[in-house]
Amino acid sequence: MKAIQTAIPDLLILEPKVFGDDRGFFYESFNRQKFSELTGRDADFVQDNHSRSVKGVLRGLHYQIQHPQAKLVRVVQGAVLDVAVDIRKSSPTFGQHVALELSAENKRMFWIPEGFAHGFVVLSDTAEFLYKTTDYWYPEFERSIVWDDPEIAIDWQVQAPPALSAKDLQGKSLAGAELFE
Ligand SMILES: Cc1cn([C@H]2C[C@H](O)[C@@H](COP(=O)(O)OP(=O)(O)O[C@H]3O[C@@H](C)C(=O)[C@@H](O)[C@H]3O)O2)c(=O)[nH]c1=O
Repeated sequence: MKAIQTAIPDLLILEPKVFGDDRGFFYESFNRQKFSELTGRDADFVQDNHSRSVKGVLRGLHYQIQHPQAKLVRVVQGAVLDVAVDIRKSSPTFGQHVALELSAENKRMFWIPEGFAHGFVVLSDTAEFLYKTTDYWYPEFERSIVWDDPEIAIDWQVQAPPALSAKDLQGKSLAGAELFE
């Protein structure tokens, strides 16, 4: 496993070492010791999530205002554009984001600590998205920032308008959202 820096220092791309042979492949998708060496965090993950979505679905941009979750995300089928937005008001990179493709093919993982809003759009016909979180889901503390906020200005790399949940259609602008200090 190796870590690749991004434009926002706390956001890391993790690239596993993949062992291919004539049977297929093998890789360690999580190793607590290596994860800690690469990220500086002894993350205590408490929940694993798995979602499947069809092309053009956009989930996000989500965060929890209390019980913030750090997330280790990846794709095991298909491809998505994954995005994390820095919503820590005191951060020098406040309002900035990192977007990258995660796919079953590139096997990249994205480490998103607390203090970021997270979302993705599906680029392939379908995509299966897996992620570990450091805190539980608290629906009462869940918040959504609107995907197309011009202040954040994410290039989602999709032509047609994405399909959103009813909750995400009600997302707030960054300026109107409850944020982290
Ligand atoms: C997030 C979550 C949802 N659910 C349920 C609630 C609901 O009935 C159904 C679908 O929930 P949602 O519409 O919120 O799912 P979704 O839009 O996929 O929400 C997720 O989006 C990505 C981008 C994230 O970063 C995640 O943290 C999470 O917010 O699953 C749980 O039971 N546990 C959970 O942890």
